[in-house]
Amino acid sequence: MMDIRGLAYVVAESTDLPRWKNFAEGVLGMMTAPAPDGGLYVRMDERQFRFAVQSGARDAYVASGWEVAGQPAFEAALAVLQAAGVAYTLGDAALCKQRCVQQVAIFQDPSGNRHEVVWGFQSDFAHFASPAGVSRFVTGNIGMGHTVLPAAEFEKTVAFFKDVMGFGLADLFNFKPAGDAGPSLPIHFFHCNNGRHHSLALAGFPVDSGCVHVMVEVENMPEVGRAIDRMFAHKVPQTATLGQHTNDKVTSFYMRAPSNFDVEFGYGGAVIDWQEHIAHEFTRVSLWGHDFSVSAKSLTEEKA
Ligand SMILES: Cc1ccc(O)c(O)c1CC[C@@H]1C(=O)CC[C@]2(C)C(=O)CC[C@@H]12
Ligand SMILES: [Fe+2]
Repeated sequence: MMDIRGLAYVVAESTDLPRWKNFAEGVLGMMTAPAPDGGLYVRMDERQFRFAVQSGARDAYVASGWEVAGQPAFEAALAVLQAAGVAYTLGDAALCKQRCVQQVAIFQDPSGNRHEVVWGFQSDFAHFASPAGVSRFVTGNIGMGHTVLPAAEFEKTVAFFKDVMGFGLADLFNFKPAGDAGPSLPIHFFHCNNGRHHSLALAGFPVDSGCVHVMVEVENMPEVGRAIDRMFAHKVPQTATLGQHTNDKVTSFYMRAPSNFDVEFGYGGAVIDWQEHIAHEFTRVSLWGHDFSVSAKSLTEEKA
C-alpha cells in the first residue's frame, strides 16, 4: 500500500481565469500568481500553489494531487500501482515544473477520477500574505484540506482507495435525498497518513464537474464569518448555510467555485489519533445548521 501523507493540491479547469482570480483573492482570501502554462496558481501557504487552475473549455475539476514523503515512497507507490495492474504515466519535465515537484505519476481510479502522486514540492517560502487579511490556512502536515469525489463505480473505487492508495475508513453516511423511504447514496470518509479526519470522501452518485467539494480550513471562527461576508459581497452563490458536522466537528459553510464544484470553508477540524478511532456510520450530517436547500435558490439567482 502507498503511504500518502496528505492532499497536496487540486487542479481545476476554467473558461474564465479572471473570475477565478477574483474568487480566489476576494472571497477565499488566497494569493494568486500566473502559472507557467498561462493558468492561475492559487496560494494558501508557503507552497507555490494549492489550487492550479488551467484555462480550458470546461468549468470543472481536473485532478487531485497526493503527496508522499520522498523518492523512496514515490518508487514504492509506483510498485504498488504496477502490482495492482493500474496503468500510470510519469509526468515529463514540463508537468513537474507546472506542479512544482520533483516527480509526478498520473493515473485514474476505477470511477475515472484523475489522481497524481507527487514528491518533493518546490517552494520560494515567501510569506503568505492574504489579500483579504485571512490570518492563515490550516495546512502543513495534514494537507490542504479534503476533496469529495463522485464514484459511479462505488465498491471498486472504495476498494482501490483502501487496498492500493492505503487510505482508511473514518466513518460513513448513507445519504437519502428523497427521505427515509427513498434510495440511499453512500458517502464514505477516508483518511490517509495524517491526523486530518478525512482527506477524501467518495460519493456514490455522479457529479458533472467531477467534484462535490473541496474543503479548506482557517484557524478561527471570525475568519469563517469574514469569508461569509465576502461571499455575499461578491454575490457568490451559497450552497449551504453555516453548520457543524457530526463526524469531523468542522464548523463550515459551502459556496460555488467558478469551476462548478463547491468550496467548503471551515474551522475546527478534529485531529484524530487513528490508533484510538473506531469507524462508524453517522445518521445526521450536522450537529446544527448546514441547510443545503439554499443552493437551489442561490444557483438559479446567479444564472438570472
Ligand atoms: C456529511 C459531511 C461530513 C463532513 C464533511 O466535510 C462534509 O462535507 C459532509 C457533507 C457531505 C455532502 C456534501 O458535501 C454534498 C451535499 C450532501 C450530499 C448533502 O446534501 C448531505 C451530505 C452532503
Ligand atoms: Fe466536506
